[in-house]
Amino acid sequence: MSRIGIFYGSSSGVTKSAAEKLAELLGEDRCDLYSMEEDFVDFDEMLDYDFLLFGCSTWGSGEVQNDWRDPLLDLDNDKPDFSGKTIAVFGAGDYVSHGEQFVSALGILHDKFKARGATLVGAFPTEGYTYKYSFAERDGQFVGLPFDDVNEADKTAERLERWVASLQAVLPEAEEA
Ligand SMILES: Cc1cc2nc3c(=O)[nH]c(=O)nc-3n(C[C@H](O)[C@H](O)[C@H](O)COP(=O)(O)O)c2cc1C
Repeated sequence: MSRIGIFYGSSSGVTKSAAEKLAELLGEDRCDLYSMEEDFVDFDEMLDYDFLLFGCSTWGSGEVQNDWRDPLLDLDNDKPDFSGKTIAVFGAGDYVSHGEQFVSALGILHDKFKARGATLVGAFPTEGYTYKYSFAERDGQFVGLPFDDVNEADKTAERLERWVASLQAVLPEAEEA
């Protein structure tokens, strides 16, 4: 399927806004937005798509946003097959109050879906970010797109645009109108 499925979990709306902006940048006519709280039923919905964007903010101390918790437990138990699926992850954090686990949820999602056979794309440079530690940092890059609207909201729009530009090469071709 050439449509793009965007599934997000967001407690105060920051990752939700980013998900909506991503749909706008990618083309709303080819994106389907799902709130993990309101719309997610089971993994079959995700498996309808070959290309998926997963949004998840970080809470607790380096934990996934609440609406992703049970689905990730189900993922471990049910072991759905994500091979052939391409996934990119994005999410909000706070580098000032939580810089010791900055956007670590992205690393958790990345690892969980990679373990289910998905191809993870959308790594983003760490340049321009400040933090002490992030489980989302691998080999000097973030595994997906982080943003911090608590402390540097002015940078988010440009980061989203750069990320979408970097994804163009791996995106499915848009269907003819
Ligand atoms: C209790 C609490 C714990 C948090 N823990 C983290 C954390 O471990 N890492 C991080 O980067 N941000 C952390 N944050 C910051 C949130 O991720 C940030 O407020 C984000 O904008 C929330 O996005 P959302 O509205 O999409 O859920 C925490 C915030 C609160 C209030």
